[in-house]
Amino acid sequence: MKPYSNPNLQTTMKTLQWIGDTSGHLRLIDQTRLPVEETYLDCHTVAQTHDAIRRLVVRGAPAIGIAAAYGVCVAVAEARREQPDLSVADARAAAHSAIDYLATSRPTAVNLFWALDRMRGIVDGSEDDSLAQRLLQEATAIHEQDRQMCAAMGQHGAPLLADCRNVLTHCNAGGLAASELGTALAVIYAAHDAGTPLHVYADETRPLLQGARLTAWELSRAGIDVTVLCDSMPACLMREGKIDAVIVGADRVAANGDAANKIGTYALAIVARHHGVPFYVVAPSSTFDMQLESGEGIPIEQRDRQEVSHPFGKQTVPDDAGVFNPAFDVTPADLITAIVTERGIIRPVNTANVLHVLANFAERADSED
Ligand SMILES: CSC[C@@H](O)[C@@H](O)C(=O)COP(=O)(O)O
Repeated sequence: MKPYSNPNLQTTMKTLQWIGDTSGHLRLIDQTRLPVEETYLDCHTVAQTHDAIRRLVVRGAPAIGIAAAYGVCVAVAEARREQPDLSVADARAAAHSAIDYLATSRPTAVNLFWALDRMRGIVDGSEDDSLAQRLLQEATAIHEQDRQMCAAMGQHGAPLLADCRNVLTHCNAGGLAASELGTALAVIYAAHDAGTPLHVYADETRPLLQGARLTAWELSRAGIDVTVLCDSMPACLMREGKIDAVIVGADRVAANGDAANKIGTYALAIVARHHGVPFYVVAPSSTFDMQLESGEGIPIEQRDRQEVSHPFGKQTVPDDAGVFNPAFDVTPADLITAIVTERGIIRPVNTANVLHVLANFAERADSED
């Protein structure tokens, strides 16, 4: 993959790191503290890892999957610390129970379950004392494959933005949400690197402000012009003809292309359609749930009322008022102009084309072997 000319893009985003050998731990940039503080949280136990995912210390579909994979390694290291002569059977039991536990951390991003299934395959296939080593190898491979998928999505998607100057994104689908470059932001980085002078509008993304806090932080440090706007403002910008494309990530894409992403994405897609603005979703194959025919079956996480009633510790809603706080919504495939994957571009978005693009790559990979 062609290296980016901007060194910040590849070298400084330390979203997730494994520290040490099989007895080591997971280090996460603490996304709840950005952009004010750049601090790191070390997870030495599976409970800490579960809590980090649930509290959004680490968030974004691919990053959740990678964190969960490392979380299984954390669990085996933790069990060994507690019982130095841990048997193979006990190590396998600790890994299995960690997999089941981590699967309860967040329900929507399918990457979590995809990564945990891969880890389960390693546990089930390991009968000897190489288990910890093999689990760490698998988690590292998931991490590395995500890096490659992000880079490939960037390259596939960049031509879509070649004639754009102002693009709008929602939530954070960048290196903080994945291994390195991210999904939607990988396309922006690649287009920028190819010489497209992009200006990015970042929705603030209520209630937790992933756009204002994270996307604006990430793009600024990469040297890309970014303007933050409230979630209620894109319609007026589009009406004025100031947005050339909307580009977002996804947490789960059904077989027909319906895509769950951060709450507010669906409304954005409707406004984009109304104004004739192309609406792109960028998602790796690990975000596709081919078991689901349509987005109707996607489980939508409902989060705590406090996130809306007391944002960042300040009460803004009376105690007696109810609060509605779904973390995601589903954008129907017919509102999506194209889905960019690491395997190519799905356009128009329908079941046949999803299957074709995802399968095509497998055929190419097979014939290259
Ligand atoms: C590259 S990730 C795309 C999505 O995961 C992202 O847009 C999103 O909705 C993340 O939600 P979050 O609740 O912050 O985990």
